[in-house]
Amino acid sequence: MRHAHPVETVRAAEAELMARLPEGALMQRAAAGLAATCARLLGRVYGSRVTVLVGSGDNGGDALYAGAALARRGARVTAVLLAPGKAHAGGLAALRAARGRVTAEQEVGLADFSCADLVLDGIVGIGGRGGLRPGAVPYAEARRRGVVVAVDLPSGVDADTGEVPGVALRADVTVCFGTYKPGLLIDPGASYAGAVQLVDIGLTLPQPELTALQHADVAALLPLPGAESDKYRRGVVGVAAGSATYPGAALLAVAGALRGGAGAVRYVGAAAEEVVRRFPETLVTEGGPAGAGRVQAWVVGPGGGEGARQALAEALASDVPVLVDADGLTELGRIGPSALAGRTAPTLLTPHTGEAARLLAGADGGAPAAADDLAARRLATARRLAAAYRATVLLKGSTTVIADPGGAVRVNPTGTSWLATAGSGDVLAGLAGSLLAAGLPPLDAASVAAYLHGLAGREAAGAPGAPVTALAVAEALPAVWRAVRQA
Ligand SMILES: NC(=O)C1=CN([C@@H]2O[C@H](COP(=O)(O)OP(=O)(O)OC[C@H]3O[C@@H](n4cnc5c(N)ncnc54)[C@H](O)[C@@H]3O)[C@@H](O)[C@H]2O)[C@@H](O)CC1
Ligand SMILES: [K+]
Repeated sequence: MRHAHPVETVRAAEAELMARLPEGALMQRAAAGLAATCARLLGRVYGSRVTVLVGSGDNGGDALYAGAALARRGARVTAVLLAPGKAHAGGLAALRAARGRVTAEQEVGLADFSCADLVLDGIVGIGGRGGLRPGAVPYAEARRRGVVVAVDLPSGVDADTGEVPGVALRADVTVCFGTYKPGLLIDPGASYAGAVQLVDIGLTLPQPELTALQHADVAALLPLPGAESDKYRRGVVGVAAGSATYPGAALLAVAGALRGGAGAVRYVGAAAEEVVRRFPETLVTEGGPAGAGRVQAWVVGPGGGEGARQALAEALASDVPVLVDADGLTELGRIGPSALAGRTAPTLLTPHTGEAARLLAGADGGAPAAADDLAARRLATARRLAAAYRATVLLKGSTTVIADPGGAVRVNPTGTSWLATAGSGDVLAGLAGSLLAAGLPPLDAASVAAYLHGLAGREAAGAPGAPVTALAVAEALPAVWRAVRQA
């Protein structure tokens, strides 16, 4: 599992460790790890051209010491000081002692930047506020031929949120110290980080609030049938989806649910005939959730059309976990958090940013926020919704973020932009509902579903990638289950 900690926690852990170590030892550890990665990326260090962009803080110090280490191995290193007079004194002395070049002239710096084999971005790290300052912006816009390595964090990305409030410097690789920062895992920041490598500098950190699953974590959470299992013990997931207007949503939600690990899928709604024709293994009932047989979780809302309001009310009145998606979310936004007040079992909401805007308006009153603004602040948005509705929230998007009302957050590392296709959310809803019915708590059900769905999207798109259909994503799910279990 990848762990991320906010800046405040990192600073406290650094202070605690620094108090026990000789002065500067921590920075030396960070710089040594950074230099080792740069050497690997360069392949041949001797004779290579390295440009170090240096800001006014310790982030620049790390970069300067790493530059000095590369210079000692024969690299031709130039440090470009963006805040001359404020660059880390020890790092600067080390670089000069290693015969590195130093300049504060932008013209020279930009020329060097463009022809370097490797650029170290030490402009700003966890102490950064706002986007790049004007003197640094030309580097973000300049042509480059070499690899850009961000020190701890791409400069201009907010460490705690992944927000990019102005211009940021795009990296190919980010070498981060001690722990991941949330901004390295959440878009838009994550998209500036490239491949992220963690250097252990010996920090003692508390349990993280923010995590990202990896194959082994997902494999450990997948519900597997035992020798004693029957379909009821494995869980029955109820799907109240689709309508006369949108029968396809019913098929796609059922397709996802059938591949999610529950023992059976019970469909209720107007598309029963189509569902049985396509998936004869489905149990179907006319009417709504209230009149259906016992299930261990409900999925309500995909393509629900006119029937969504009634189906939502009936599902929410049950004592089993309920996943609310699509039209169900629109109805929920109309009522607001009071609709969930009497629930005794967990609720999982799976909005995209447009639906999130409506849900927030339902909670706070007032006009919905612009979906683009919410996408740029996805961590804050998911957390706000989870707190307002006292429900687990899976906020879909370029990085899917899952927030529990208790504060825990998971960030989904899989996915592909090919998944932005009609019906893909219906498959995800069915899949996550199936995992809920199989007994996973909502944070696990949502994050495992997002993970598998993302992998299935990649599998269906293939390499180098081609458009996918939502049904193809559902059909790829068994293959990605196997891949995750084999890893
Ligand atoms: N504290 C420690 O023991 C360690 C710190 N490390 C490094 O130190 C970094 C944190 O160092 P600092 O606290 O000095 O902070 P930074 O170096 O991240 O930046 C702070 C400085 O940048 C300026 N600044 C803020 N926003 C800016 C912006 N948008 N554009 C340009 N300048 C801006 C501030 O005025 C301040 O002078 C970490 O990211 C990491 O790279 C590592 O060496 C590991 C050990
Ligand atoms: K940086």
